[in-house]
Amino acid sequence: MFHGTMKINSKGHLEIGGCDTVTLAKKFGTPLYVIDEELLRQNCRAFYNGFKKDYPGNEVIYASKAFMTMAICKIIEEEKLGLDVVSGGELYTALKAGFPAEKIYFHGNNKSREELIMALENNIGRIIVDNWYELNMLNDLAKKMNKVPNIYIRISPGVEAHTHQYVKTGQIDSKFGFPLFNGDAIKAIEYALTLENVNLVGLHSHIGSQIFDAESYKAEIEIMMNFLKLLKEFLGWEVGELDLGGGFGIAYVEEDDPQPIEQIASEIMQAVKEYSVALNIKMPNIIVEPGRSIIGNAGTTLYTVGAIKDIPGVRKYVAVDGGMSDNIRTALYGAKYDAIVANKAKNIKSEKVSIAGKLCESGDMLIWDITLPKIEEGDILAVTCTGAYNYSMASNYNRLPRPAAVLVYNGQADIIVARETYEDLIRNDVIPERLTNEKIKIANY
Ligand SMILES: Cc1ncc(COP(=O)(O)O)c(C=O)c1O
Ligand SMILES: N[C@H](CCC[C@H](N)C(=O)O)C(=O)O
Repeated sequence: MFHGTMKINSKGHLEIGGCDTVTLAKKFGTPLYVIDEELLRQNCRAFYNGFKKDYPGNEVIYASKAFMTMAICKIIEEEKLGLDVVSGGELYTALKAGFPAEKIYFHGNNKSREELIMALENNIGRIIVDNWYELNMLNDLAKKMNKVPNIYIRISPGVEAHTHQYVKTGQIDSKFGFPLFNGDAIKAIEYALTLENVNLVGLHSHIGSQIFDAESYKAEIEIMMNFLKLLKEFLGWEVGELDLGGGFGIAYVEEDDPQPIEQIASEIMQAVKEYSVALNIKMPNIIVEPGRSIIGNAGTTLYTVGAIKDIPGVRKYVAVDGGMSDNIRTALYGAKYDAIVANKAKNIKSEKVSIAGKLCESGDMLIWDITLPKIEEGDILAVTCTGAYNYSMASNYNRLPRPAAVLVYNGQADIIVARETYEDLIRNDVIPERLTNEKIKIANY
Protein backbone atom coordinates (compact mmCIF):
# COMPACT_ATOMS: atom_id res chain seq x y z
CA MET A 1 0.00 0.00 0.00
CA PHE A 2 1.41 3.37 -1.02
CA HIS A 3 0.69 6.56 0.95
CA GLY A 4 0.98 10.25 0.14
CA THR A 5 3.84 11.06 -2.22
CA MET A 6 5.20 7.49 -2.34
CA LYS A 7 6.10 6.21 -5.78
CA ILE A 8 8.57 3.97 -7.55
CA ASN A 9 11.33 5.85 -9.37
CA SER A 10 13.20 4.95 -12.55
CA LYS A 11 15.70 2.86 -10.55
CA GLY A 12 12.86 0.75 -9.17
CA HIS A 13 13.39 2.32 -5.74
CA LEU A 14 10.74 3.60 -3.37
CA GLU A 15 10.58 7.38 -3.39
CA ILE A 16 8.94 9.58 -0.73
CA GLY A 17 8.62 13.34 -1.01
CA GLY A 18 10.66 13.22 -4.19
CA CYS A 19 13.59 11.56 -2.34
CA ASP A 20 14.97 8.12 -3.18
CA THR A 21 14.67 6.17 0.08
CA VAL A 22 17.74 4.05 -0.72
CA THR A 23 19.76 7.27 -0.97
CA LEU A 24 18.19 8.53 2.26
CA ALA A 25 19.23 5.32 4.02
CA LYS A 26 22.78 5.72 2.75
CA LYS A 27 23.02 9.38 3.61
CA PHE A 28 21.39 9.39 7.04
CA GLY A 29 21.85 5.77 8.14
CA THR A 30 19.22 3.35 9.38
CA PRO A 31 16.89 2.96 11.18
CA LEU A 32 15.51 6.22 9.90
CA TYR A 33 12.09 7.78 10.35
CA VAL A 34 11.04 9.52 7.13
CA ILE A 35 8.19 12.02 7.35
CA ASP A 36 6.26 12.96 4.22
CA GLU A 37 5.59 16.66 4.79
CA GLU A 38 3.06 16.96 2.00
CA LEU A 39 0.92 14.13 3.38
CA LEU A 40 1.24 15.49 6.91
CA ARG A 41 -0.05 18.85 5.68
CA GLN A 42 -2.84 17.20 3.68
CA ASN A 43 -3.98 15.36 6.79
CA CYS A 44 -4.01 18.63 8.75
CA ARG A 45 -6.07 20.25 5.99
CA ALA A 46 -8.59 17.41 5.88
CA PHE A 47 -9.28 18.01 9.57
CA TYR A 48 -9.30 21.77 9.17
CA ASN A 49 -11.73 21.57 6.27
CA GLY A 50 -13.90 18.98 7.96
CA PHE A 51 -14.21 20.60 11.36
CA LYS A 52 -13.18 24.24 11.21
CA LYS A 53 -13.74 25.82 7.82
CA ASP A 54 -17.50 26.10 8.22
CA TYR A 55 -17.40 26.39 12.01
CA PRO A 56 -14.80 29.01 12.96
CA GLY A 57 -15.47 28.48 16.68
CA ASN A 58 -14.33 24.85 16.42
CA GLU A 59 -10.71 23.85 17.00
CA VAL A 60 -8.60 20.99 15.72
CA ILE A 61 -5.76 20.34 18.12
CA TYR A 62 -3.00 17.93 17.17
CA ALA A 63 -2.31 15.34 19.86
CA SER A 64 1.43 15.81 19.99
CA LYS A 65 1.98 12.57 21.91
CA ALA A 66 1.75 10.83 18.52
CA PHE A 67 4.98 12.44 17.27
CA MET A 68 6.43 15.66 18.50
CA THR A 69 9.52 17.62 17.65
CA MET A 70 9.98 21.36 17.34
CA ALA A 71 9.79 21.18 13.53
CA ILE A 72 6.46 19.35 13.75
CA CYS A 73 5.16 22.13 16.03
CA LYS A 74 6.08 24.64 13.30
CA ILE A 75 4.11 22.74 10.66
CA ILE A 76 1.10 22.34 12.96
CA GLU A 77 1.15 26.06 13.65
CA GLU A 78 1.39 26.88 9.94
CA GLU A 79 -1.57 24.61 9.26
CA LYS A 80 -3.59 26.62 11.80
CA LEU A 81 -4.17 23.76 14.23
CA GLY A 82 -3.83 23.88 18.00
CA LEU A 83 -1.71 21.53 20.09
CA ASP A 84 -2.61 18.97 22.75
CA VAL A 85 0.20 18.30 25.23
CA VAL A 86 0.20 15.83 28.12
CA SER A 87 3.36 16.60 30.01
CA GLY A 88 5.80 19.30 30.97
CA GLY A 89 8.15 17.91 28.33
CA GLU A 90 5.65 18.28 25.50
CA LEU A 91 4.68 21.72 26.78
CA TYR A 92 8.30 22.77 26.97
CA THR A 93 8.97 21.58 23.41
CA ALA A 94 5.94 23.49 22.11
CA LEU A 95 6.91 26.69 23.90
CA LYS A 96 10.53 26.43 22.77
CA ALA A 97 9.27 26.02 19.19
CA GLY A 98 7.39 29.28 19.67
CA PHE A 99 3.97 27.66 19.42
CA PRO A 100 1.26 30.19 20.37
CA ALA A 101 0.50 29.48 24.05
CA GLU A 102 -3.19 30.29 23.70
CA LYS A 103 -3.56 27.38 21.27
CA ILE A 104 -2.03 24.83 23.65
CA TYR A 105 -4.35 22.45 25.53
CA PHE A 106 -2.90 20.59 28.49
CA HIS A 107 -4.11 17.05 29.29
CA GLY A 108 -3.01 14.40 31.74
CA ASN A 109 -4.41 12.38 34.62
CA ASN A 110 -1.64 13.25 37.06
CA LYS A 111 -0.19 16.64 36.24
CA SER A 112 2.39 17.70 38.76
CA ARG A 113 2.42 20.97 40.65
CA GLU A 114 5.45 22.05 38.60
CA GLU A 115 3.70 21.24 35.34
CA LEU A 116 0.64 23.25 36.36
CA ILE A 117 2.81 26.19 37.39
CA MET A 118 4.52 26.06 34.00
CA ALA A 119 1.12 26.06 32.27
CA LEU A 120 -0.06 29.02 34.38
CA GLU A 121 3.13 31.01 33.93
CA ASN A 122 2.80 30.69 30.18
CA ASN A 123 -0.94 31.43 30.05
CA ILE A 124 -1.73 28.42 27.88
CA GLY A 125 -5.13 28.11 26.20
CA ARG A 126 -6.92 25.38 28.16
CA ILE A 127 -6.10 23.04 31.02
CA ILE A 128 -8.14 19.84 30.92
CA VAL A 129 -8.75 18.96 34.56
CA ASP A 130 -8.90 15.23 35.15
CA ASN A 131 -9.66 14.75 38.85
CA TRP A 132 -10.46 16.40 42.23
CA TYR A 133 -6.83 16.56 43.31
CA GLU A 134 -5.89 18.52 40.21
CA LEU A 135 -8.93 20.80 40.40
CA ASN A 136 -8.12 21.95 43.92
CA MET A 137 -4.38 22.19 43.31
CA LEU A 138 -4.90 24.23 40.15
CA ASN A 139 -7.31 26.63 41.82
CA ASP A 140 -4.89 27.15 44.74
CA LEU A 141 -1.88 27.67 42.48
CA ALA A 142 -3.79 30.03 40.22
CA LYS A 143 -4.88 32.07 43.24
CA LYS A 144 -1.27 32.42 44.43
CA MET A 145 -0.16 33.39 40.93
CA ASN A 146 -3.08 35.71 40.39
CA LYS A 147 -4.34 33.84 37.33
CA VAL A 148 -7.69 32.52 36.14
CA PRO A 149 -6.97 29.75 33.59
CA ASN A 150 -9.61 28.50 31.19
CA ILE A 151 -10.34 24.89 31.97
CA TYR A 152 -12.32 21.90 30.76
CA ILE A 153 -13.48 19.10 32.99
CA ARG A 154 -12.66 15.66 31.61
CA ILE A 155 -15.63 13.33 31.68
CA SER A 156 -15.42 9.58 31.55
CA PRO A 157 -18.55 8.99 29.46
CA GLY A 158 -18.86 5.21 29.79
CA VAL A 159 -18.58 4.61 26.05
CA GLU A 160 -16.84 1.47 24.84
CA ALA A 161 -15.07 2.22 21.56
CA HIS A 162 -14.56 -0.81 19.33
CA THR A 163 -10.83 -0.92 19.61
CA HIS A 164 -7.93 -2.56 21.50
CA GLN A 165 -8.32 -2.89 25.27
CA TYR A 166 -5.25 -0.71 25.95
CA VAL A 167 -6.35 2.13 23.69
CA LYS A 168 -9.88 2.42 25.06
CA THR A 169 -10.30 5.27 27.47
CA GLY A 170 -13.95 6.22 27.73
CA GLN A 171 -15.25 3.13 29.54
CA ILE A 172 -16.33 3.21 33.20
CA ASP A 173 -13.28 1.28 34.42
CA SER A 174 -10.73 3.89 33.32
CA LYS A 175 -8.06 5.93 35.05
CA PHE A 176 -9.12 9.06 33.13
CA GLY A 177 -11.68 11.67 34.01
CA PHE A 178 -14.69 12.16 36.28
CA PRO A 179 -17.19 9.32 35.85
CA LEU A 180 -20.56 10.34 34.55
CA PHE A 181 -22.47 7.34 35.85
CA ASN A 182 -21.93 7.89 39.60
CA GLY A 183 -22.58 11.63 39.64
CA ASP A 184 -18.93 12.59 40.11
CA ALA A 185 -18.89 14.57 36.88
CA ILE A 186 -21.80 16.82 37.75
CA LYS A 187 -20.46 17.36 41.29
CA ALA A 188 -17.07 18.38 39.88
CA ILE A 189 -18.68 20.82 37.46
CA GLU A 190 -20.90 22.34 40.13
CA TYR A 191 -17.86 22.74 42.36
CA ALA A 192 -15.61 24.13 39.59
CA LEU A 193 -18.23 26.78 38.81
CA THR A 194 -17.91 28.05 42.40
CA LEU A 195 -14.11 28.35 42.25
CA GLU A 196 -12.73 31.83 41.75
CA ASN A 197 -9.45 31.03 40.11
CA VAL A 198 -10.54 28.71 37.33
CA ASN A 199 -12.81 29.59 34.45
CA LEU A 200 -14.78 26.53 33.34
CA VAL A 201 -15.40 26.93 29.61
CA GLY A 202 -16.06 23.41 28.42
CA LEU A 203 -16.05 19.67 28.79
CA HIS A 204 -13.79 16.99 27.41
CA SER A 205 -14.15 13.31 26.71
CA HIS A 206 -12.13 10.85 24.68
CA ILE A 207 -13.27 7.32 23.95
CA GLY A 208 -10.20 5.59 22.53
CA SER A 209 -8.00 5.30 19.51
CA GLN A 210 -7.88 3.74 16.02
CA ILE A 211 -11.65 4.18 15.52
CA PHE A 212 -12.77 3.72 11.90
CA ASP A 213 -16.18 5.34 11.62
CA ALA A 214 -18.53 7.86 13.20
CA GLU A 215 -20.62 5.33 15.16
CA SER A 216 -18.63 5.38 18.41
CA TYR A 217 -18.40 9.19 18.23
CA LYS A 218 -22.17 9.37 17.78
CA ALA A 219 -22.61 7.30 20.94
CA GLU A 220 -20.26 9.72 22.73
CA ILE A 221 -22.13 12.74 21.31
CA GLU A 222 -25.48 11.38 22.43
CA ILE A 223 -24.25 10.92 25.98
CA MET A 224 -22.43 14.24 26.15
CA MET A 225 -25.23 16.29 24.59
CA ASN A 226 -27.77 14.80 26.98
CA PHE A 227 -25.38 15.67 29.79
CA LEU A 228 -25.14 19.25 28.48
CA LYS A 229 -28.92 19.44 28.63
CA LEU A 230 -28.89 18.19 32.21
CA LEU A 231 -26.27 20.78 33.18
CA LYS A 232 -28.38 23.52 31.66
CA GLU A 233 -31.44 22.38 33.60
CA PHE A 234 -29.87 21.64 36.95
CA LEU A 235 -26.98 24.10 37.13
CA GLY A 236 -28.17 26.73 34.67
CA TRP A 237 -24.80 26.38 32.95
CA GLU A 238 -24.55 26.27 29.16
CA VAL A 239 -21.48 24.54 27.83
CA GLY A 240 -19.66 26.58 25.21
CA GLU A 241 -16.97 24.10 24.15
CA LEU A 242 -17.25 20.35 23.78
CA ASP A 243 -14.01 18.47 23.19
CA LEU A 244 -14.68 15.02 21.73
CA GLY A 245 -11.06 13.85 21.92
CA GLY A 246 -9.08 12.12 19.19
CA GLY A 247 -8.97 8.52 18.06
CA PHE A 248 -9.58 8.71 14.29
CA GLY A 249 -8.19 5.54 12.76
CA ILE A 250 -5.84 4.97 9.82
CA ALA A 251 -5.22 2.09 7.42
CA TYR A 252 -2.01 0.36 8.50
CA VAL A 253 -2.72 -2.66 6.32
CA GLU A 254 -5.00 -3.37 3.40
CA GLU A 255 -7.85 -4.81 5.50
CA ASP A 256 -8.13 -1.60 7.60
CA ASP A 257 -10.91 0.49 6.17
CA PRO A 258 -11.37 3.83 7.95
CA GLN A 259 -13.94 6.29 6.62
CA PRO A 260 -12.41 9.48 5.19
CA ILE A 261 -12.03 12.29 7.74
CA GLU A 262 -14.31 14.64 5.80
CA GLN A 263 -17.07 12.03 6.03
CA ILE A 264 -16.62 11.39 9.77
CA ALA A 265 -16.39 15.15 10.42
CA SER A 266 -19.59 15.81 8.57
CA GLU A 267 -21.43 13.02 10.44
CA ILE A 268 -20.10 14.30 13.77
CA MET A 269 -21.12 17.90 13.09
CA GLN A 270 -24.50 16.75 11.81
CA ALA A 271 -25.10 14.74 14.99
CA VAL A 272 -24.09 17.67 17.21
CA LYS A 273 -26.45 19.97 15.31
CA GLU A 274 -29.35 17.52 15.53
CA TYR A 275 -28.95 16.97 19.26
CA SER A 276 -28.73 20.73 19.92
CA VAL A 277 -32.03 21.24 18.14
CA ALA A 278 -33.74 18.19 19.62
CA LEU A 279 -32.61 18.98 23.16
CA ASN A 280 -33.03 22.73 22.79
CA ILE A 281 -29.52 23.61 23.89
CA LYS A 282 -26.97 25.99 22.43
CA MET A 283 -24.75 24.25 19.88
CA PRO A 284 -21.31 24.02 21.49
CA ASN A 285 -18.09 24.66 19.60
CA ILE A 286 -16.50 21.29 18.86
CA ILE A 287 -12.87 20.50 19.57
CA VAL A 288 -11.17 17.36 18.23
CA GLU A 289 -7.71 16.05 19.07
CA PRO A 290 -6.38 13.86 16.27
CA GLY A 291 -2.89 12.42 16.69
CA ARG A 292 -2.46 9.21 14.71
CA SER A 293 -4.61 10.39 11.79
CA ILE A 294 -2.43 13.49 11.31
CA ILE A 295 1.01 11.89 11.36
CA GLY A 296 0.54 8.09 11.19
CA ASN A 297 0.56 7.43 7.45
CA ALA A 298 3.02 10.28 6.83
CA GLY A 299 5.80 8.31 8.56
CA THR A 300 7.86 5.42 7.18
CA THR A 301 10.78 3.71 8.90
CA LEU A 302 13.76 2.59 6.83
CA TYR A 303 15.81 -0.34 8.08
CA THR A 304 18.75 -2.30 6.71
CA VAL A 305 18.26 -6.05 6.50
CA GLY A 306 20.86 -8.13 8.32
CA ALA A 307 20.68 -11.74 9.46
CA ILE A 308 18.15 -14.02 7.80
CA LYS A 309 17.19 -17.24 9.56
CA ASP A 310 15.19 -19.79 7.63
CA ILE A 311 13.58 -22.60 9.64
CA PRO A 312 12.23 -24.76 6.83
CA GLY A 313 8.55 -25.49 7.19
CA VAL A 314 8.31 -23.15 10.17
CA ARG A 315 9.25 -19.54 9.48
CA LYS A 316 11.80 -17.31 7.79
CA TYR A 317 13.00 -14.56 10.11
CA VAL A 318 14.43 -11.45 8.48
CA ALA A 319 16.18 -9.29 11.07
CA VAL A 320 16.57 -5.55 10.69
CA ASP A 321 18.77 -3.05 12.49
CA GLY A 322 16.00 -1.69 14.76
CA GLY A 323 12.94 -3.20 16.37
CA MET A 324 10.82 -2.67 19.47
CA SER A 325 13.08 0.18 20.58
CA ASP A 326 11.87 2.29 17.63
CA ASN A 327 8.46 0.61 17.18
CA ILE A 328 6.99 -1.11 20.21
CA ARG A 329 3.47 -1.29 18.82
CA THR A 330 3.62 -4.82 17.38
CA ALA A 331 4.92 -6.21 20.67
CA LEU A 332 2.58 -4.09 22.79
CA TYR A 333 -0.69 -4.18 20.88
CA GLY A 334 -0.21 -6.86 18.26
CA ALA A 335 -0.28 -3.99 15.76
CA LYS A 336 -0.07 -4.85 12.07
CA TYR A 337 2.23 -3.14 9.57
CA ASP A 338 2.92 -3.30 5.87
CA ALA A 339 6.37 -2.98 4.29
CA ILE A 340 8.08 -2.42 0.96
CA VAL A 341 11.59 -3.53 0.01
CA ALA A 342 12.77 -0.06 -0.96
CA ASN A 343 15.51 -1.13 -3.37
CA LYS A 344 13.26 -3.77 -4.99
CA ALA A 345 10.00 -1.86 -5.04
CA LYS A 346 9.09 -3.20 -8.49
CA ASN A 347 9.98 -6.83 -7.88
CA ILE A 348 7.35 -9.54 -7.65
CA LYS A 349 6.35 -10.49 -4.11
CA SER A 350 7.38 -14.10 -3.87
CA GLU A 351 8.05 -15.21 -0.32
CA LYS A 352 6.47 -15.11 3.07
CA VAL A 353 8.77 -13.84 5.84
CA SER A 354 8.52 -12.33 9.31
CA ILE A 355 10.39 -9.16 10.18
CA ALA A 356 12.29 -9.36 13.46
CA GLY A 357 14.09 -6.66 15.40
CA LYS A 358 17.59 -6.91 16.85
CA LEU A 359 16.63 -6.58 20.52
CA CYS A 360 16.97 -9.24 23.13
CA GLU A 361 13.32 -10.37 23.26
CA SER A 362 11.51 -13.09 21.33
CA GLY A 363 8.56 -10.71 21.14
CA ASP A 364 10.71 -8.12 19.39
CA MET A 365 8.96 -8.49 16.06
CA LEU A 366 7.84 -5.77 13.65
CA ILE A 367 5.74 -7.84 11.26
CA TRP A 368 4.52 -11.41 11.55
CA ASP A 369 4.01 -12.95 8.11
CA ILE A 370 4.33 -10.66 5.15
CA THR A 371 4.85 -11.54 1.52
CA LEU A 372 7.77 -9.61 -0.01
CA PRO A 373 10.11 -9.87 -2.98
CA LYS A 374 13.06 -12.18 -2.31
CA ILE A 375 14.97 -10.39 0.40
CA GLU A 376 18.72 -10.40 1.06
CA GLU A 377 21.20 -8.96 3.52
CA GLY A 378 21.77 -5.29 2.83
CA ASP A 379 18.31 -4.63 1.38
CA ILE A 380 16.49 -1.54 2.63
CA LEU A 381 13.12 -2.32 4.18
CA ALA A 382 10.55 0.46 4.44
CA VAL A 383 7.90 -0.20 7.09
CA THR A 384 4.98 2.12 6.35
CA CYS A 385 2.57 4.05 8.60
CA THR A 386 5.06 4.41 11.44
CA GLY A 387 4.57 8.14 11.96
CA ALA A 388 2.42 7.86 15.08
CA TYR A 389 3.52 6.40 18.41
CA ASN A 390 6.80 5.02 17.08
CA TYR A 391 9.38 7.74 17.67
CA SER A 392 7.30 9.05 20.58
CA MET A 393 7.24 5.63 22.27
CA ALA A 394 10.84 4.78 21.37
CA SER A 395 13.22 3.65 24.06
CA ASN A 396 16.89 2.93 24.57
CA TYR A 397 16.27 -0.71 25.40
CA ASN A 398 19.49 -2.67 24.96
CA ARG A 399 21.10 0.78 24.81
CA LEU A 400 20.17 1.27 21.20
CA PRO A 401 20.45 4.93 20.23
CA ARG A 402 17.14 6.38 19.01
CA PRO A 403 16.99 6.82 15.21
CA ALA A 404 17.06 10.13 13.37
CA ALA A 405 13.99 11.57 11.67
CA VAL A 406 14.04 13.40 8.34
CA LEU A 407 11.34 15.53 6.81
CA VAL A 408 11.07 15.03 3.05
CA TYR A 409 9.42 17.46 0.69
CA ASN A 410 9.78 18.03 -3.00
CA GLY A 411 13.15 16.31 -3.32
CA GLN A 412 14.60 17.87 -0.18
CA ALA A 413 15.38 15.97 3.02
CA ASP A 414 15.97 17.79 6.30
CA ILE A 415 16.89 16.27 9.63
CA ILE A 416 14.32 17.15 12.29
CA VAL A 417 15.73 14.95 15.03
CA ALA A 418 19.36 13.90 15.02
CA ARG A 419 20.31 10.29 15.57
CA GLU A 420 21.34 9.62 19.15
CA THR A 421 24.97 8.69 19.63
CA TYR A 422 26.63 6.34 22.10
CA GLU A 423 27.82 9.52 23.84
CA ASP A 424 24.17 10.57 24.28
CA LEU A 425 23.49 7.22 25.92
CA ILE A 426 26.04 7.75 28.68
CA ARG A 427 25.51 11.50 29.02
CA ASN A 428 23.43 11.19 32.19
CA ASP A 429 25.28 8.23 33.66
CA VAL A 430 27.14 8.89 36.88
CA ILE A 431 29.78 6.60 38.38
CA PRO A 432 29.76 7.23 42.15
CA GLU A 433 33.18 8.06 43.55
CA ARG A 434 33.47 4.80 45.46
CA LEU A 435 33.33 2.87 42.20
CA THR A 436 35.95 4.90 40.43
CA ASN A 437 39.15 3.65 42.05
CA GLU A 438 39.88 1.68 38.94
CA LYS A 439 40.08 3.75 35.81
CA ILE A 440 37.25 2.86 33.46
CA LYS A 441 38.15 3.38 29.89
CA ILE A 442 35.42 3.93 27.41
CA ALA A 443 36.51 3.17 23.89
CA ASN A 444 35.96 6.11 21.64
CA TYR A 445 33.66 4.75 18.96
C1 LIG B 1 -7.16 12.66 25.46
C2 LIG B 1 -6.60 12.20 24.19
N1 LIG B 1 -6.75 12.97 23.10
C3 LIG B 1 -6.25 12.59 21.91
C4 LIG B 1 -5.56 11.41 21.76
C5 LIG B 1 -5.02 11.09 20.41
O1 LIG B 1 -5.51 9.90 19.94
P1 LIG B 1 -5.26 9.48 18.43
O2 LIG B 1 -3.82 9.50 18.19
O3 LIG B 1 -5.84 8.13 18.36
O4 LIG B 1 -5.99 10.46 17.59
C6 LIG B 1 -5.40 10.57 22.86
C7 LIG B 1 -4.68 9.30 22.76
O5 LIG B 1 -3.52 9.28 22.66
C8 LIG B 1 -5.92 10.98 24.10
O6 LIG B 1 -5.77 10.22 25.17
N1 LIG C 1 -3.69 7.66 24.35
C1 LIG C 1 -4.53 7.07 23.36
C2 LIG C 1 -3.98 5.79 22.84
C3 LIG C 1 -2.63 5.90 22.32
C4 LIG C 1 -2.31 4.64 21.62
C5 LIG C 1 -0.98 4.70 21.04
N2 LIG C 1 0.02 4.72 22.08
C6 LIG C 1 -0.74 3.64 20.05
O1 LIG C 1 0.40 3.27 19.87
O2 LIG C 1 -1.66 3.18 19.38
C7 LIG C 1 -5.83 6.74 23.96
O3 LIG C 1 -5.90 6.73 25.16
O4 LIG C 1 -6.76 6.51 23.24
